[in-house]
Amino acid sequence: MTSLLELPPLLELKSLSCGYGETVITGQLSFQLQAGEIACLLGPSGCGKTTVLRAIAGFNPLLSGSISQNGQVISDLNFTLPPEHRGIGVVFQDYALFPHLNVFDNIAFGLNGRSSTEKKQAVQSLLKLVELPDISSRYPHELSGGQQQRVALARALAPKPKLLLMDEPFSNLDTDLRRQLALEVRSILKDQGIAAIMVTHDQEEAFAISDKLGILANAQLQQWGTPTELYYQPLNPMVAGFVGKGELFDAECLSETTVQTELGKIEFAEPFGAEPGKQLSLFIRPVDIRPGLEQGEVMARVEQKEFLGNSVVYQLVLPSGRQIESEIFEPLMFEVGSQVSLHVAAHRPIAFAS
Ligand SMILES: Nc1ncnc2c1ncn2[C@@H]1O[C@H](COP(=O)(O)OP(=O)(O)OP(=O)(O)O)[C@@H](O)[C@H]1O
Repeated sequence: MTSLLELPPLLELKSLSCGYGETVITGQLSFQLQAGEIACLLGPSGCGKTTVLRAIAGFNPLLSGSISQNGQVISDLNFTLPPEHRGIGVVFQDYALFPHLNVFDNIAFGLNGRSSTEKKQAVQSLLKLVELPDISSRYPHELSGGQQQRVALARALAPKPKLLLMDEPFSNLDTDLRRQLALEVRSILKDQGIAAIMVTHDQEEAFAISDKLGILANAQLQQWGTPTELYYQPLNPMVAGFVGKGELFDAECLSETTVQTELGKIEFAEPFGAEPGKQLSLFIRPVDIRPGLEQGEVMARVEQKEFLGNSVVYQLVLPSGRQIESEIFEPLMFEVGSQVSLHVAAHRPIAFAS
């Protein structure tokens, strides 16, 4: 008997390079997506996220490598299965609803071959799913951005794809609505057992929606893993910086658990395999730097403070003149111009060879 673990992944990219003409945009990309899994590709503008998505959808040819679906190659150098035979749904940034069709006809567009009763039932249940039951006769220009996005999602889900590709689907919406829709879309996809890859610039949105996250930068997939793996065990400073704010600090190992930095001595809870004398770069996040009122090994001057409601962000100047940021989530108030000590919360170090 074949166990589930032996099934091939829903989607597998092997050493994929894609681009335009001779120009390579991304090289040697490899990752797997299992059925029902939701992934995000995150990276700076122009790094090739859309290009990869288009290659998966079958709109762009490959320069090398392969894409397989359930163990069958659907794209390689010699073969491209046409997009309409891949069973992959696509949602674009600009929703791409047909302006001359009402909501019903937009959603029913992909349901060719069904009877009108079946179409009616399918559209009604999709509109219910995206929580817009009463708008089937409206036209796209009569809908808000959030409503248009839900209709675009319903249209992409209508043919029951096993995989949905979403290219910055929420980028035209304001921050609150974006987060809310990202969570709603996640729950719809999970309920329906549909896997998805979403392209975004927005790290918070990526964390909210994804089981797996890929960081694309400098034409390479820098890391592929769960959001927690990328946040706590980034493979390089670029990944660390992409999944949350932070800065690199030179550090000298004093023992297996202690390092000396410009912020003072930091004692980590667990040994992290560094030998005394070794030089490292530590990535430290503003949320891990805590100012205090008592005298400390290193004192910093409060240059600026910004009250953000949930947190307070301080700009602090170190004795070297370097400016760093500290973010705390308690109503602790330090005055601009005052001297504060520094405490680094040191659960686990994010350390790179320097
Ligand atoms: N049709 C095309 N022909 C030639 N070059 C293209 C084409 N489309 C995109 N490019 C180039 O490929 C690179 C990657 O573009 P792509 O749209 O994939 O990036 P992206 O990461 O999705 O960017 P953004 O986040 O800004 O949407 C860019 O340098 C872009 O100028």
